[in-house]
Amino acid sequence: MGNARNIAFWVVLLVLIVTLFSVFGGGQTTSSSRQLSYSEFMQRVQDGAVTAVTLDGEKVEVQGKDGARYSVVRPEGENIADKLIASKVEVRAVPQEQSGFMSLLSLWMPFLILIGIWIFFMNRMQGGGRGGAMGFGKSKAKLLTEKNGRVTFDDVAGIDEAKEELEEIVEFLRNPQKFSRLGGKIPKGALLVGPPGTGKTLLARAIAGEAGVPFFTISGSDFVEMFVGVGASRVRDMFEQAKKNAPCIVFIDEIDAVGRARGVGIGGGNDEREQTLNQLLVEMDGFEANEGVIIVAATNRKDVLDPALLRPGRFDRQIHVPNPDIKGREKILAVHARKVPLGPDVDLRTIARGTPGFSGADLMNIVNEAALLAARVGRRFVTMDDFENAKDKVIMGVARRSMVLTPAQKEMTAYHEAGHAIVGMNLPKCDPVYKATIIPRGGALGMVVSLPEMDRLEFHKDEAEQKIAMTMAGKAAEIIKFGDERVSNGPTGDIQQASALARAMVMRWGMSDLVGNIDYAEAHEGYQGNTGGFSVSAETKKLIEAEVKRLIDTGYETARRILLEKNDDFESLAQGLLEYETLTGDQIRKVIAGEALDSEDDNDAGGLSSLTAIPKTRPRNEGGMEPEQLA
Ligand SMILES: Nc1ncnc2c1ncn2[C@@H]1O[C@H](COP(=O)(O)OP(=O)(O)OP(=O)(O)O)[C@@H](O)[C@H]1O
Ligand SMILES: [Zn+2]
Repeated sequence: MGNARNIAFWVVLLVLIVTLFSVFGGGQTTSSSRQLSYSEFMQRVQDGAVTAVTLDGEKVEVQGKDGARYSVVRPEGENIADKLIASKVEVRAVPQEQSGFMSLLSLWMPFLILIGIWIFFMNRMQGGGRGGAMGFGKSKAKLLTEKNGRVTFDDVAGIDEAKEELEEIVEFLRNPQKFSRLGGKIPKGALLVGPPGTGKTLLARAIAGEAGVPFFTISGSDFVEMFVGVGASRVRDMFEQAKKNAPCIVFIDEIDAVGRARGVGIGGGNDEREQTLNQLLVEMDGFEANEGVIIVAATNRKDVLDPALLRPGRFDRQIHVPNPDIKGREKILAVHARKVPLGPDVDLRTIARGTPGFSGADLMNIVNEAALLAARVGRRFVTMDDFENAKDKVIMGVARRSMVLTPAQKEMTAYHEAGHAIVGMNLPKCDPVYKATIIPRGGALGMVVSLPEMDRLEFHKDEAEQKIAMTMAGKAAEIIKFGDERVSNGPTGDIQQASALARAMVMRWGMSDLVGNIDYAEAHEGYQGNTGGFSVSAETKKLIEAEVKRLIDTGYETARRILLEKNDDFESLAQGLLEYETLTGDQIRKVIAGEALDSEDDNDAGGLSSLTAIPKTRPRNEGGMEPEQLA
């Protein structure tokens, strides 16, 4: 029996009990006081021992002179009101319909409210807020959301290997019989692994679209509930529904929410989640591959998944969906630019070259933003400038022009950002500075963005060290210019970034000789929810801490040395930022060299001001292979 049916059963039972109570018990509810016979009562009325009487339908509530209260059952048809009035007894009559209604209502109100709350929660639980809200009482909820609108492999660009691997699943769904006759090993599940926004959902939809089968989606987090048993029953329901709709694709997004390794993690095991995961494993084993249901799941943390999920017969196909390379980016831009009229100066290859590390979702955002920018000025086509501005908006977030900084804050920010930029430009392994700005964006008062020249597939020790130096340069700059006492909390984010990088170097990448080539990150409590089952000795912890600190201190010293050596450049750039607010890499070089910025440069710098909407699609990954922004 489904869990929902269970709850419905209890609700019905409750309703029954309350009804019985009101029918049979209702008469007694007010008669806890004494009851008199009618003749006794009339005797008292005549004796003048009664002060007031309340007539409530058949019931007669009496208040005696001595303060006593009792009730009387009125004989049918007897008009006692007249008699009472004749005896000068005060009579209060309770209007009948209302009394019935009101008492019924008051009796029911708490239950109605309870049931209401119940239904509300059931809905939230079943629907998971994803539009699949279930009707209360229907045990077979609409758990899976069907996505309509055909997507095909043509809509997915730049991840050709992944598409090729999925071709087989499409083949199978198109013609299951033929496939098994030929003895093909039919996949049950495929796991798409890759960073956010790389088109995993899109790819899964395209499989369905290519094969012409329904596409259902659910998120891993929909299974994770605070109530024990709910998640497991949802898994059962999901498979039941999927089988009914076979052949079909079921897409489980963020499967790591439910599929984390069992028995480990923050605070030990989580019974409910483990129960849900067990159910998922059981169901995956339980259905036959030829039933025509393919489960496609997506994650960006394969490392935290329970190994049992990856065993043969479950998600045994794993398909890597990486961020696109330059060719892939160009193709993705082309896919999204299909619906956008492009100006003659637009060269998608150039945009692709300038967007290393961007995901498919970022690129889609750039095209959309560019189209919006063009529309805003009433142009019929999108120009290269629109793309440039859209890119800035996607990288840097929205300019918060309305935020007013005091001149002192502005100055502090200018020197801080100048520090990042100068140090970055003087360290050979740092990515080229793309832009520096002191216009507040997102949560930051200013920002320096650097972009790698080419796609970066790996990350070296010297690069990491120099990046730490560039990151710490903001603080070094504040101290050099304004003194240790005046340093602000501006470097908070910088310190976080530098620490994360230094920790990764020491604990994961084996870049500290003293700590050695050992992965301690896995043992680090809470790291990706996996404790790895071993603990780190106190000495090693000390050593790790010391090494992390050494890396950051060294970086800071490097930054400080460079800023003191290049103090003139540092000053000129800070002043330049105060004057122009936003400078591109080229403009920064000009400002430092004391050259004037021409009018085109001015426009370019000002172009950022036209940005307003909010893009936030850039979760960064640890490798630091993305455009770097330093606040
Ligand atoms: N390879 C691609 N080709 C074309 N468009 C893409 C591609 N990758 C991403 N996009 C665009 O970005 C949007 C978001 O991508 P999608 O939701 O599929 O990413 P995802 O990998 O599932 O992300 P997440 O892990 O955050 O759920 C898509 O709707 C699509 O428009
Ligand atoms: Zn900073």
